[in-house]
Amino acid sequence: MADAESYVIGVDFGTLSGRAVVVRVSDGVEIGSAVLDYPHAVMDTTLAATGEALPPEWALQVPADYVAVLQSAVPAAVASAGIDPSRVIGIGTDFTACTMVPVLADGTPLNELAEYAGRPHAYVKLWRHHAAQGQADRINDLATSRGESWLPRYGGLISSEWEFAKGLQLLEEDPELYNRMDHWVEAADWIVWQLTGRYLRNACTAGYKGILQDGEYPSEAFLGTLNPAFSRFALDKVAHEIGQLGASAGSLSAEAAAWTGLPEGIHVAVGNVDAHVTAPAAQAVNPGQMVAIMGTSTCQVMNSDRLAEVPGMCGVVDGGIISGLYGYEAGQSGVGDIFAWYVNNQVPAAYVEEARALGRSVHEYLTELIKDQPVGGHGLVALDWHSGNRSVLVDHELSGLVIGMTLTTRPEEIYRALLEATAFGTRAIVETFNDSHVPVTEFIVAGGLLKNAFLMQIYSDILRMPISTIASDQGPALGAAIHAAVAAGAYPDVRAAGEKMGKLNKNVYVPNEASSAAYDELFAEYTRLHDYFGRGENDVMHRLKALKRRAAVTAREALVSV
Ligand SMILES: Nc1ncnc2c1ncn2[C@@H]1O[C@H](COP(=O)(O)OP(=O)(O)O)[C@@H](O)[C@H]1O
Ligand SMILES: O=C(CO)[C@H](O)[C@H](O)COP(=O)(O)O
Repeated sequence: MADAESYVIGVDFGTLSGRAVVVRVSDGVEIGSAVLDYPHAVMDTTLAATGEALPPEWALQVPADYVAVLQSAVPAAVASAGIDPSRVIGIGTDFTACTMVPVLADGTPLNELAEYAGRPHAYVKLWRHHAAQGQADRINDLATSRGESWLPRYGGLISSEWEFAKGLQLLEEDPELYNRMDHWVEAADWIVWQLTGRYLRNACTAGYKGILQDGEYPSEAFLGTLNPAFSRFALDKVAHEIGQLGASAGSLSAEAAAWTGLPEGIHVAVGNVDAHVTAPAAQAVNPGQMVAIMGTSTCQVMNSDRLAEVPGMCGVVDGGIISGLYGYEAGQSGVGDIFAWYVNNQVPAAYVEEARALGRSVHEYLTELIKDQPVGGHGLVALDWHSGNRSVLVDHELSGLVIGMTLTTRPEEIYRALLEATAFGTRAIVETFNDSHVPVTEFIVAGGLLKNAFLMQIYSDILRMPISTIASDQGPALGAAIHAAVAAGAYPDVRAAGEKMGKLNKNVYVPNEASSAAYDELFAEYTRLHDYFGRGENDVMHRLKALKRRAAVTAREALVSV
């Protein structure tokens, strides 16, 4: 049967895998999908090429793994959709961020040069590479003392996860590689470069992660004061032509057409970030609609017609989510990652066996065991900082904490305390926006954690807000597909495409007043601990991380001397 429909492909490059989805342009129906787990996953303990131990807080990836997604997941998604590839009119991508690739002028990643394959700094620094906190602290101290005009646009603090802190770490720890690198490229743009053969820098990461505000990067004088060899970092390594969100970055090259099985010459959308593409996919692009993309981490994005300083936010960028509005971003560096750490490291074998026998995941089993306990019944409160704190403290030297454990505390109780802690972290962010006159009027959830209904109810109770949910399991990939449809000219802009192709279920979870009242008491305890450990009263977490780094150096030196 002849198929008159047009399709677009959205590819979501997540932390551990890349997912491709085939989407119908007329109404956003998802026709087929496929996933590839990155062969090298995340290298956060050892470098795969050498087996060398990596220092604490490192997180690297291999760029060839991203190309493997194009070669494998895209054709598999098209095959599963059963469509004729010639009906595909565009492809869009989204990526984790700030995830940085050091490359030569032609886009070759430094780790692909044989002489650098054993050098950790030649690899992709994943968003959750947190080893540049020292550099971030220096950027923040200097920017504060000089009164840099861009600092308030980042809530007063630049994160160690962003482009400048990571770039300065590269310079100071491996200057040879820094000098060899021609471009310091967001993976979001590198993948589009692989698809089109052309490097274009997307307006989203350039603004949020690359300190591009009102057309300017931090000055040579500022950067040179941080380190004289860093003065031309923005000009030489970062600055590049900017592409707007939803625009076409170019056409699919012959090489990429052969990888993907898609027609050569179709439109490729300008790169974008996993969180930001999801707002139109959830039909949530109006002022006050906060979208939380909850997966391994959580990223909160929201539009506003007001420009305001929100302490500890990740950033505000004019048109950073959708053109015509100020896009705000905040985030929590560890959410699903914390639950995964707990499940993988702290749960007794008997629980794992019981979950297996019941045909449940350990997450589901723990949730089932604890979901009927009254609020506060575990006597615990936790801090959700196992991967540091991105908002509102912007400090990756902070670490996790559970308080209230006794000899009768059960594993499922700690699991629940961790679920709750991430919701308290979200409430701290929402309250900061409200206090900064950028009110959060609606809360919408997308991402893999939607699958846990109990977790969603906890969020509704703790936030005291109804929770609406995206009606797609693949929110970011759908968002990337929406951008592809706009780039291909099927819709005039991202808002119009989102209205037709996005999907939202309104007010799926509503707060329970009795639970909310009990959670208010726990939130007061969370806030006390948050400020005590996070705002300088007790710097024990910083001291412990410093000790850990010293011990790692001692261990490496002992190894070398053997
Ligand atoms: N039932 C569950 N309850 C809570 N968390 C879960 C559950 N199942 C999986 N997770 C967590 O979900 C996370 C994966 O989310 P996902 O959105 O798929 O990933 P990503 O953020 O990389 O896109 C993992 O960190 C895992 O710990
Ligand atoms: O910082 C972000 C976007 O700016 C995201 O949190 C980061 O990209 C990781 O996303 P995920 O946890 O969904 O893999």
